[in-house]
Amino acid sequence: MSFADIMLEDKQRVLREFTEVKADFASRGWFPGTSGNLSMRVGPFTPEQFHFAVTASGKDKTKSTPEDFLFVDQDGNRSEATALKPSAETSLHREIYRLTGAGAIFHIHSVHNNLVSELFWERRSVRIDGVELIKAFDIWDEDAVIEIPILPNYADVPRIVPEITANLNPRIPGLLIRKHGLCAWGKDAFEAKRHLEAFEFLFEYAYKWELLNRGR
Ligand SMILES: CSC[C@@H](O)[C@@H](O)C(=O)COP(=O)(O)O
Ligand SMILES: [Zn+2]
Repeated sequence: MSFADIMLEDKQRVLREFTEVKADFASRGWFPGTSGNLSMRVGPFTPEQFHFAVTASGKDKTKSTPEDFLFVDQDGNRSEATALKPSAETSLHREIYRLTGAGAIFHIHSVHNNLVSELFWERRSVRIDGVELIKAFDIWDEDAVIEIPILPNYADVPRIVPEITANLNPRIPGLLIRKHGLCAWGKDAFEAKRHLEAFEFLFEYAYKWELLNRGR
């Protein structure tokens, strides 16, 4: 389906939800130094064809302006004419949508997500064992253990894409990029936000647990 054929109400709903999530994350200090980017899909999805709204690159995401978002397609091309530049990390969002069919993807840099990505870099994952908040990912097993993948960070962002293709775990709606940040996703903005908040809680827990137990 072409972008013009997607219902105006759907595009407006996406922009409304987008604006709310962005303001909420900004109030928590989750966009330090213009870092972070958000995207939300709109209209029908096939892995070969989809559209999503994404934050414009390099903006101060704590501010709300008419130039915060633009729509792009599965190849990262603008869906409609605009001078805005999509996030420098749009290729990561594209690949996650292609692989998962998610409805929203949120990327933030935090001190805890950066710390655990380095602390557990050798095992290439953060292991979380039996913590209640794992249920936020719809994993209900007794004493569930999950591994959140850690991917290498490259200045040339498209080089990270094959790492996503190779390491994304369909059970785990998020991944870390080493000393960079977290990407978390869900079927819609509500779910993606729940996942992102749970990851951030679990990273703080994993970091503090490791410190408490080191040298014991
Ligand atoms: C300003 S440091 C952060 C950037 O390098 C990048 O990682 C980031 O998250 C934001 O990039 P952006 O192009 O604004 O979406
Ligand atoms: Zn980033």
